[in-house]
Amino acid sequence: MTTPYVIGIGNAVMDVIAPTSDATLARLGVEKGIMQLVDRARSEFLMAAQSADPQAGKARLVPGGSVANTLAGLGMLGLRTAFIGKVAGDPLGLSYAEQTEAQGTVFVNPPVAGDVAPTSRSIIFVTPDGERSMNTYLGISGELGPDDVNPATFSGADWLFLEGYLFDKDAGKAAFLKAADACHAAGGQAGIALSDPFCVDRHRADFRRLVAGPMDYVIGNVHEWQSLYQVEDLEEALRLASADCGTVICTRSGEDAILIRGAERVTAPVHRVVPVDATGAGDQFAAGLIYGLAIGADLAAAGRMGCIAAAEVIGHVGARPESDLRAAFRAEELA
Ligand SMILES: OC[C@H]1O[C@H](O)[C@H](O)[C@@H]1O
Repeated sequence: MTTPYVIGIGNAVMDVIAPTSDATLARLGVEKGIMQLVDRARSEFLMAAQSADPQAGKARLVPGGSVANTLAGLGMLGLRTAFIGKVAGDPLGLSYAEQTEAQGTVFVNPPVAGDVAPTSRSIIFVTPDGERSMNTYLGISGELGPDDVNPATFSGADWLFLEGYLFDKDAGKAAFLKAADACHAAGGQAGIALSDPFCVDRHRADFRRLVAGPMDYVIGNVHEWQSLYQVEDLEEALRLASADCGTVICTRSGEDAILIRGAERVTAPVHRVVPVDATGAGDQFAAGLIYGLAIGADLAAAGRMGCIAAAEVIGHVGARPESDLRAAFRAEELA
Protein backbone atom coordinates (compact mmCIF):
# COMPACT_ATOMS: atom_id res chain seq x y z
CA MET A 1 0.00 0.00 0.00
CA THR A 2 1.33 3.47 -0.83
CA THR A 3 1.44 5.97 2.01
CA PRO A 4 -1.99 7.67 2.20
CA TYR A 5 -1.94 11.35 1.26
CA VAL A 6 -4.17 13.72 3.26
CA ILE A 7 -4.75 17.36 2.34
CA GLY A 8 -6.33 19.78 4.80
CA ILE A 9 -7.74 23.26 4.46
CA GLY A 10 -8.26 25.42 7.51
CA ASN A 11 -7.31 28.49 9.44
CA ALA A 12 -3.57 28.94 9.88
CA VAL A 13 -3.45 30.17 13.45
CA MET A 14 -0.48 30.79 15.68
CA ASP A 15 -1.57 29.68 19.15
CA VAL A 16 -0.52 31.58 22.24
CA ILE A 17 -1.09 29.00 24.97
CA ALA A 18 -1.47 30.81 28.26
CA PRO A 19 -2.03 29.01 31.57
CA THR A 20 -4.26 31.20 33.71
CA SER A 21 -6.79 31.28 36.55
CA ASP A 22 -10.59 31.51 36.51
CA ALA A 23 -10.27 34.85 38.28
CA THR A 24 -8.16 36.24 35.44
CA LEU A 25 -10.66 34.98 32.85
CA ALA A 26 -13.42 36.79 34.71
CA ARG A 27 -11.34 39.95 35.08
CA LEU A 28 -10.55 39.99 31.34
CA GLY A 29 -14.14 39.23 30.38
CA VAL A 30 -13.19 36.03 28.55
CA GLU A 31 -16.02 33.55 28.05
CA LYS A 32 -14.93 30.16 29.30
CA GLY A 33 -14.77 26.99 27.18
CA ILE A 34 -15.59 28.36 23.74
CA MET A 35 -13.85 29.77 20.67
CA GLN A 36 -14.58 33.46 20.42
CA LEU A 37 -13.61 35.58 17.43
CA VAL A 38 -11.98 38.85 18.52
CA ASP A 39 -10.73 41.90 16.66
CA ARG A 40 -7.11 42.95 16.46
CA ALA A 41 -7.34 45.48 19.30
CA ARG A 42 -8.90 42.93 21.69
CA SER A 43 -6.29 40.35 20.68
CA GLU A 44 -3.46 42.79 21.44
CA PHE A 45 -5.10 43.76 24.73
CA LEU A 46 -5.38 40.11 25.82
CA MET A 47 -1.76 39.39 24.84
CA ALA A 48 -0.54 42.38 26.85
CA ALA A 49 -2.75 41.54 29.84
CA GLN A 50 -1.53 37.96 29.82
CA SER A 51 2.15 38.84 29.76
CA ALA A 52 1.70 41.50 32.48
CA ASP A 53 -0.17 39.14 34.83
CA PRO A 54 2.21 38.03 37.62
CA GLN A 55 -0.13 35.11 38.47
CA ALA A 56 -0.16 33.72 34.91
CA GLY A 57 2.15 31.00 33.65
CA LYS A 58 4.54 31.68 30.77
CA ALA A 59 2.77 31.67 27.39
CA ARG A 60 3.99 29.37 24.57
CA LEU A 61 3.71 30.26 20.87
CA VAL A 62 3.04 27.21 18.71
CA PRO A 63 1.42 26.62 15.30
CA GLY A 64 -2.23 25.67 15.66
CA GLY A 65 -5.52 25.78 13.81
CA SER A 66 -7.93 22.88 13.97
CA VAL A 67 -7.26 21.08 10.69
CA ALA A 68 -3.55 21.94 10.85
CA ASN A 69 -3.45 20.17 14.23
CA THR A 70 -5.13 17.13 12.68
CA LEU A 71 -2.58 17.09 9.86
CA ALA A 72 0.28 17.33 12.38
CA GLY A 73 -1.17 14.28 14.16
CA LEU A 74 -1.53 12.39 10.86
CA GLY A 75 2.04 13.30 9.89
CA MET A 76 3.31 11.95 13.21
CA LEU A 77 1.41 8.76 12.42
CA GLY A 78 3.40 8.44 9.19
CA LEU A 79 0.93 9.73 6.57
CA ARG A 80 1.81 12.23 3.85
CA THR A 81 0.16 15.57 4.58
CA ALA A 82 -0.26 19.00 2.98
CA PHE A 83 -1.94 22.08 4.47
CA ILE A 84 -3.68 24.82 2.52
CA GLY A 85 -3.90 27.86 4.80
CA LYS A 86 -3.10 31.53 4.54
CA VAL A 87 -0.48 33.48 6.49
CA ALA A 88 1.09 36.92 5.99
CA GLY A 89 4.80 37.45 5.44
CA ASP A 90 5.13 38.80 9.01
CA PRO A 91 7.25 37.13 11.71
CA LEU A 92 4.32 35.00 12.96
CA GLY A 93 3.44 33.87 9.43
CA LEU A 94 7.02 33.04 8.45
CA SER A 95 7.48 31.09 11.64
CA TYR A 96 4.15 29.29 11.13
CA ALA A 97 5.11 28.19 7.60
CA GLU A 98 8.60 27.16 8.67
CA GLN A 99 7.47 25.16 11.68
CA THR A 100 4.72 23.44 9.68
CA GLU A 101 7.24 22.27 7.08
CA ALA A 102 9.73 21.30 9.80
CA GLN A 103 7.04 19.08 11.34
CA GLY A 104 6.63 17.27 8.01
CA THR A 105 3.48 18.85 6.56
CA VAL A 106 3.83 20.62 3.22
CA PHE A 107 2.71 24.25 3.63
CA VAL A 108 1.29 24.63 0.15
CA ASN A 109 0.95 28.40 -0.34
CA PRO A 110 3.85 30.71 0.59
CA PRO A 111 3.27 33.54 3.11
CA VAL A 112 1.67 36.56 1.44
CA ALA A 113 4.06 39.51 1.30
CA GLY A 114 3.10 43.18 1.25
CA ASP A 115 0.47 45.30 2.90
CA VAL A 116 -1.96 42.58 3.98
CA ALA A 117 -3.82 41.66 7.16
CA PRO A 118 -1.61 40.05 9.83
CA THR A 119 -1.26 36.35 10.47
CA SER A 120 -4.01 34.87 12.62
CA ARG A 121 -3.39 34.22 16.28
CA SER A 122 -5.44 32.66 19.06
CA ILE A 123 -4.85 33.42 22.71
CA ILE A 124 -5.82 30.20 24.40
CA PHE A 125 -6.31 30.55 28.14
CA VAL A 126 -6.00 27.20 29.91
CA THR A 127 -7.48 27.06 33.42
CA PRO A 128 -6.48 24.56 36.14
CA ASP A 129 -9.51 22.35 35.32
CA GLY A 130 -8.04 21.75 31.83
CA GLU A 131 -10.68 23.85 30.05
CA ARG A 132 -9.52 26.03 27.19
CA SER A 133 -10.98 29.40 26.23
CA MET A 134 -9.89 30.51 22.76
CA ASN A 135 -9.80 34.10 21.55
CA THR A 136 -9.04 34.07 17.86
CA TYR A 137 -8.14 37.01 15.69
CA LEU A 138 -8.47 35.70 12.13
CA GLY A 139 -6.50 38.29 10.18
CA ILE A 140 -5.45 37.07 6.74
CA SER A 141 -6.39 33.46 7.49
CA GLY A 142 -10.10 34.16 7.04
CA GLU A 143 -9.45 35.54 3.55
CA LEU A 144 -8.64 32.13 2.09
CA GLY A 145 -10.56 31.63 -1.13
CA PRO A 146 -10.75 29.49 -4.28
CA ASP A 147 -7.64 31.10 -5.79
CA ASP A 148 -5.65 29.56 -2.94
CA VAL A 149 -6.72 26.07 -4.00
CA ASN A 150 -4.67 24.70 -6.88
CA PRO A 151 -6.16 21.47 -8.27
CA ALA A 152 -2.62 20.26 -9.08
CA THR A 153 -1.99 19.90 -5.32
CA PHE A 154 -4.60 17.11 -5.30
CA SER A 155 -2.77 14.76 -7.62
CA GLY A 156 -2.72 11.46 -5.73
CA ALA A 157 -4.90 12.77 -2.88
CA ASP A 158 -6.64 10.08 -0.85
CA TRP A 159 -8.34 12.26 1.74
CA LEU A 160 -9.41 15.87 2.11
CA PHE A 161 -10.26 17.32 5.52
CA LEU A 162 -11.93 20.70 5.96
CA GLU A 163 -12.69 22.91 8.93
CA GLY A 164 -16.13 24.38 9.60
CA TYR A 165 -14.51 27.48 11.13
CA LEU A 166 -13.45 28.54 7.61
CA PHE A 167 -16.99 28.21 6.31
CA ASP A 168 -17.84 31.65 7.67
CA LYS A 169 -17.26 33.52 4.41
CA ASP A 170 -18.31 33.03 0.79
CA ALA A 171 -14.68 32.78 -0.35
CA GLY A 172 -14.04 29.95 2.12
CA LYS A 173 -17.16 28.13 0.96
CA ALA A 174 -16.08 28.41 -2.68
CA ALA A 175 -12.59 27.16 -1.77
CA PHE A 176 -14.10 24.08 -0.09
CA LEU A 177 -16.24 23.21 -3.10
CA LYS A 178 -13.30 23.57 -5.46
CA ALA A 179 -11.11 21.41 -3.19
CA ALA A 180 -13.79 18.72 -2.86
CA ASP A 181 -14.11 18.55 -6.65
CA ALA A 182 -10.33 18.26 -7.04
CA CYS A 183 -10.14 15.57 -4.37
CA HIS A 184 -12.93 13.55 -5.97
CA ALA A 185 -11.30 13.91 -9.40
CA ALA A 186 -8.18 12.35 -7.86
CA GLY A 187 -10.27 9.48 -6.46
CA GLY A 188 -10.13 10.67 -2.84
CA GLN A 189 -12.72 11.21 -0.13
CA ALA A 190 -13.70 14.61 1.22
CA GLY A 191 -14.85 15.40 4.75
CA ILE A 192 -15.36 18.20 7.21
CA ALA A 193 -15.41 18.84 10.95
CA LEU A 194 -18.41 21.01 11.77
CA SER A 195 -16.16 22.83 14.31
CA ASP A 196 -18.62 25.00 16.17
CA PRO A 197 -22.41 25.05 16.80
CA PHE A 198 -22.50 28.85 16.43
CA CYS A 199 -20.83 28.66 13.03
CA VAL A 200 -23.31 25.94 12.00
CA ASP A 201 -26.12 28.20 13.21
CA ARG A 202 -24.89 31.11 11.08
CA HIS A 203 -24.60 29.06 7.89
CA ARG A 204 -27.06 26.22 8.41
CA ALA A 205 -28.43 26.05 4.87
CA ASP A 206 -24.97 26.03 3.27
CA PHE A 207 -23.67 23.44 5.75
CA ARG A 208 -26.69 21.25 5.00
CA ARG A 209 -25.99 21.47 1.26
CA LEU A 210 -22.34 20.61 1.86
CA VAL A 211 -23.11 17.62 4.09
CA ALA A 212 -25.75 16.29 1.70
CA GLY A 213 -23.59 17.10 -1.33
CA PRO A 214 -19.84 16.67 -1.76
CA MET A 215 -18.92 15.48 1.76
CA ASP A 216 -18.18 11.77 2.11
CA TYR A 217 -17.66 11.96 5.88
CA VAL A 218 -18.59 14.53 8.51
CA ILE A 219 -17.46 14.81 12.13
CA GLY A 220 -19.46 16.79 14.66
CA ASN A 221 -20.23 16.86 18.34
CA VAL A 222 -23.70 16.58 19.86
CA HIS A 223 -24.35 20.34 19.82
CA GLU A 224 -23.19 20.71 16.23
CA TRP A 225 -25.43 17.91 14.93
CA GLN A 226 -28.39 19.23 16.92
CA SER A 227 -27.78 22.70 15.53
CA LEU A 228 -27.38 21.46 11.94
CA TYR A 229 -30.77 19.75 11.92
CA GLN A 230 -32.42 22.02 14.53
CA VAL A 231 -33.57 19.10 16.66
CA GLU A 232 -32.96 18.42 20.35
CA ASP A 233 -33.10 14.65 19.91
CA LEU A 234 -29.60 13.46 18.96
CA GLU A 235 -30.92 10.21 17.46
CA GLU A 236 -33.17 12.18 15.14
CA ALA A 237 -30.28 14.45 14.17
CA LEU A 238 -28.09 11.44 13.38
CA ARG A 239 -30.89 9.78 11.41
CA LEU A 240 -31.20 12.89 9.27
CA ALA A 241 -27.42 13.15 8.97
CA SER A 242 -26.96 9.58 7.79
CA ALA A 243 -29.71 10.06 5.21
CA ASP A 244 -27.59 12.96 3.89
CA CYS A 245 -24.05 11.65 4.15
CA GLY A 246 -22.20 8.32 3.77
CA THR A 247 -20.18 8.43 6.99
CA VAL A 248 -21.39 10.33 10.04
CA ILE A 249 -19.37 10.62 13.23
CA CYS A 250 -20.60 12.08 16.49
CA THR A 251 -18.24 12.78 19.38
CA ARG A 252 -19.86 13.08 22.80
CA SER A 253 -17.27 14.55 25.14
CA GLY A 254 -17.07 12.09 28.05
CA GLU A 255 -19.24 9.44 26.35
CA ASP A 256 -18.66 6.89 23.59
CA ALA A 257 -18.36 8.30 20.07
CA ILE A 258 -20.99 7.13 17.56
CA LEU A 259 -19.95 6.20 14.01
CA ILE A 260 -22.46 5.46 11.25
CA ARG A 261 -21.58 4.32 7.74
CA GLY A 262 -24.61 3.35 5.70
CA ALA A 263 -26.33 0.52 7.55
CA GLU A 264 -23.36 0.01 9.90
CA ARG A 265 -23.40 1.66 13.31
CA VAL A 266 -20.71 1.27 15.97
CA THR A 267 -19.56 3.06 19.10
CA ALA A 268 -16.03 3.76 20.25
CA PRO A 269 -15.32 3.98 23.98
CA VAL A 270 -13.75 7.18 25.21
CA HIS A 271 -10.60 6.93 27.31
CA ARG A 272 -11.30 8.90 30.45
CA VAL A 273 -8.31 10.92 31.61
CA VAL A 274 -8.09 13.96 33.84
CA PRO A 275 -7.75 16.80 31.34
CA VAL A 276 -4.71 19.01 31.58
CA ASP A 277 -5.67 21.02 28.49
CA ALA A 278 -8.72 20.23 26.35
CA THR A 279 -7.32 22.11 23.31
CA GLY A 280 -7.16 19.91 20.23
CA ALA A 281 -9.23 16.97 21.55
CA GLY A 282 -11.52 17.05 18.50
CA ASP A 283 -8.60 17.66 16.15
CA GLN A 284 -6.71 14.60 17.35
CA PHE A 285 -9.87 12.48 17.42
CA ALA A 286 -10.08 13.33 13.72
CA ALA A 287 -6.41 12.42 13.21
CA GLY A 288 -6.84 8.98 14.79
CA LEU A 289 -10.08 8.37 12.91
CA ILE A 290 -8.77 9.41 9.48
CA TYR A 291 -5.58 7.43 10.07
CA GLY A 292 -7.62 4.33 10.84
CA LEU A 293 -9.85 4.76 7.81
CA ALA A 294 -6.87 5.54 5.57
CA ILE A 295 -5.02 2.35 6.52
CA GLY A 296 -8.17 0.29 5.97
CA ALA A 297 -9.10 -0.38 9.60
CA ASP A 298 -12.75 -1.15 10.23
CA LEU A 299 -15.03 1.61 11.46
CA ALA A 300 -14.96 0.55 15.13
CA ALA A 301 -11.16 0.35 15.17
CA ALA A 302 -10.83 3.73 13.46
CA GLY A 303 -13.17 5.22 16.08
CA ARG A 304 -11.08 3.71 18.86
CA MET A 305 -7.93 5.20 17.35
CA GLY A 306 -9.68 8.57 17.39
CA CYS A 307 -10.55 8.21 21.07
CA ILE A 308 -6.99 7.15 21.99
CA ALA A 309 -5.50 10.12 20.12
CA ALA A 310 -7.96 12.52 21.79
CA ALA A 311 -7.12 11.14 25.24
CA GLU A 312 -3.40 11.58 24.57
CA VAL A 313 -3.68 15.23 23.61
CA ILE A 314 -5.80 16.32 26.56
CA GLY A 315 -3.27 14.75 28.92
CA HIS A 316 -0.77 17.56 28.32
CA VAL A 317 -0.69 21.23 27.38
CA GLY A 318 -0.88 21.84 23.61
CA ALA A 319 -3.05 20.70 20.72
CA ARG A 320 -0.68 18.24 19.05
CA PRO A 321 0.40 14.75 20.18
CA GLU A 322 3.56 14.39 22.23
CA SER A 323 3.84 10.62 22.42
CA ASP A 324 3.97 7.79 19.90
CA LEU A 325 0.33 7.16 18.95
CA ARG A 326 1.14 4.21 16.73
CA ALA A 327 2.65 2.49 19.79
CA ALA A 328 -0.55 3.29 21.70
CA PHE A 329 -2.64 1.78 18.87
CA ARG A 330 -0.43 -1.31 18.78
CA ALA A 331 -0.77 -1.71 22.55
CA GLU A 332 -4.54 -2.02 21.97
CA GLU A 333 -3.97 -4.34 19.01
CA LEU A 334 -5.42 -1.81 16.60
CA ALA A 335 -2.56 -1.50 14.12
O1 LIG B 1 -8.99 23.08 17.85
C1 LIG B 1 -7.98 23.82 18.48
C2 LIG B 1 -7.50 24.91 17.58
O2 LIG B 1 -8.55 25.80 17.33
C3 LIG B 1 -8.09 27.12 17.22
O3 LIG B 1 -8.22 27.46 15.90
C4 LIG B 1 -6.66 27.13 17.74
O4 LIG B 1 -5.75 27.55 16.78
C5 LIG B 1 -6.38 25.72 18.21
O5 LIG B 1 -5.12 25.22 17.84
